[in-house]
Amino acid sequence: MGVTASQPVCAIEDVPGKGKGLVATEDILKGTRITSEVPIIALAHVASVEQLHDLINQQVGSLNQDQQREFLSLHNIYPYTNHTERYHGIIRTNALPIGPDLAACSVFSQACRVNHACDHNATNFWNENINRVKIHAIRNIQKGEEITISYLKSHRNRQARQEELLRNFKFTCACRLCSLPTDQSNSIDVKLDRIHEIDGIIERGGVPALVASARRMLDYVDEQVRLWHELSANEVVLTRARSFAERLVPLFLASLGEDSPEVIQYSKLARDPTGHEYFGMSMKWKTAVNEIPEGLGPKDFEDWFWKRETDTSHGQLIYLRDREICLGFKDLPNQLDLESDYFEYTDADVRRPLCHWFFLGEIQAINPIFRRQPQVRDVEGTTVALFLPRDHRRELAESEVKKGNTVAILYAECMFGEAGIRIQDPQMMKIFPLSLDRLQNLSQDTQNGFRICRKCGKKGSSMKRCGRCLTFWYCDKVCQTADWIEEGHKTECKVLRDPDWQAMLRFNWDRFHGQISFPLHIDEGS
Ligand SMILES: C[S@@+](CC[C@H](N)C(=O)[O-])C[C@H]1O[C@@H](n2cnc3c(N)ncnc32)[C@H](O)[C@@H]1O
Repeated sequence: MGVTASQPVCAIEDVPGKGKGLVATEDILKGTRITSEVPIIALAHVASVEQLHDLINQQVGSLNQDQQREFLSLHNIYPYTNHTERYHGIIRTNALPIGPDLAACSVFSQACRVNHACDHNATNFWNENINRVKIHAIRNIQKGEEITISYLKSHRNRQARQEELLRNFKFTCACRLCSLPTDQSNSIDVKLDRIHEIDGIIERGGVPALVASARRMLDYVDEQVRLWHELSANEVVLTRARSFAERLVPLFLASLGEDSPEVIQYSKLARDPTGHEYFGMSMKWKTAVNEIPEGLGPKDFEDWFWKRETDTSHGQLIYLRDREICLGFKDLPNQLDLESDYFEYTDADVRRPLCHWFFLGEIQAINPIFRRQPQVRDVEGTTVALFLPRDHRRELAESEVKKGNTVAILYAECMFGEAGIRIQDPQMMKIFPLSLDRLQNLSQDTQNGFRICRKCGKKGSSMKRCGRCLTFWYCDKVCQTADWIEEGHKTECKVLRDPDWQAMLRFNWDRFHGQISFPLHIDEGS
């Protein structure tokens, strides 16, 4: 991996329908550096077209005769009426991005002969350290096969790719991917679009989202990696801390070479992940080396690694205490936000959620005049006014809107300028007849699965389970009756049997396949 070809492994040849191209003159192994060259022309960003033309004339004028001949032989898809326009056209057709942030561009005699394919077998990278563009094989390439790179800014569905290529390079791609029958192409497009969509979510969220919603972000990356694997495209694997870096080094080595800044940086991080610029911003997933599970099979290790939930009967219940899903009032999106990680606007200007979240508030006070505008206390102790929907006010039983009960609101948003939440749709709301604390404890107690007496905490030889909720165990009838009457299992039992409560605990809140509402109908797979 990451080897440099000791002699040229390719040559510039005519390629039918594409002009010239770079063709393998022998079998090339994945990871081989095919070319590495310095620019013949390099242009920085300038303020005006006049300045650009001056710069182009100056650079072309300073080329020696061989270089000028080489430059003028390059492909040009733009019409021209004078030599400056001709030079500019050649540069627009051929230039590759360079510079630390790829803001400048350069022309290369060999790299600019490489044609595009959406299922390309090589990648081009600018190495700032050695001032060269390099092309690496990302698959094994057979002798006689054309070497191709991607000209696309992002890898999207077939129509979007074709439009971008036609607009910028004036050709219609007929690569293997673009030539697939419609049904096959469509199923690939769905995955490519999802990958692109996740890119957007991660980019918009930036570092704040990575810190605040690390779990959800990891899930997004996990989903992307799985999709890439399904597409059998380039393996782009990001992992946790050291292991993340360890997994990246061979990938960068294969595609960028051992002297690339990426290989140097990630080899260093693999040795010492604390060197990362964001190290320490969140300690939520701090894992000591000795906490890494041993003896797991490859599938189980990947599940642990990516924090995938595998057991849906346990494991989901933590979400009532999970601040990424069960948001406090201060973390709720604002109903006037035009851009948010939580919402997007459809083409028809309809606001729709991008992920799942909910708000929980225990009813503290009820206004005697506006009875159905209760005040609640959220998971962080903030007092918030609720505005229940008009028709729902009549439907809600008085016993429901009662001090001490807890309101769950799906996709809650805070009102502009008010410590309040307006519930537009009654199906987004559910009231549980328990306090917030008890609900949260219930989710944990249900999860622990221990066969100990719910009342006295002892372990008996012949334990009996509550025949209604089938959740808690008792050492005998005395304990069971005491718990029912004194400790309030009567109400708790009702909640435990409520299909909405059961669904809330079973539901995988991290995976978003569309908006949900009460009553919750949760598929086993969701
Ligand atoms: C940077 S040049 C590549 C080398 C060029 N074929 C030559 O003859 O020098 C880019 C141009 O090559 C052509 N080209 C690149 N990839 C192509 C493809 N997959 N199919 C058809 N033409 C392609 C297009 O005209 C594009 O504007």
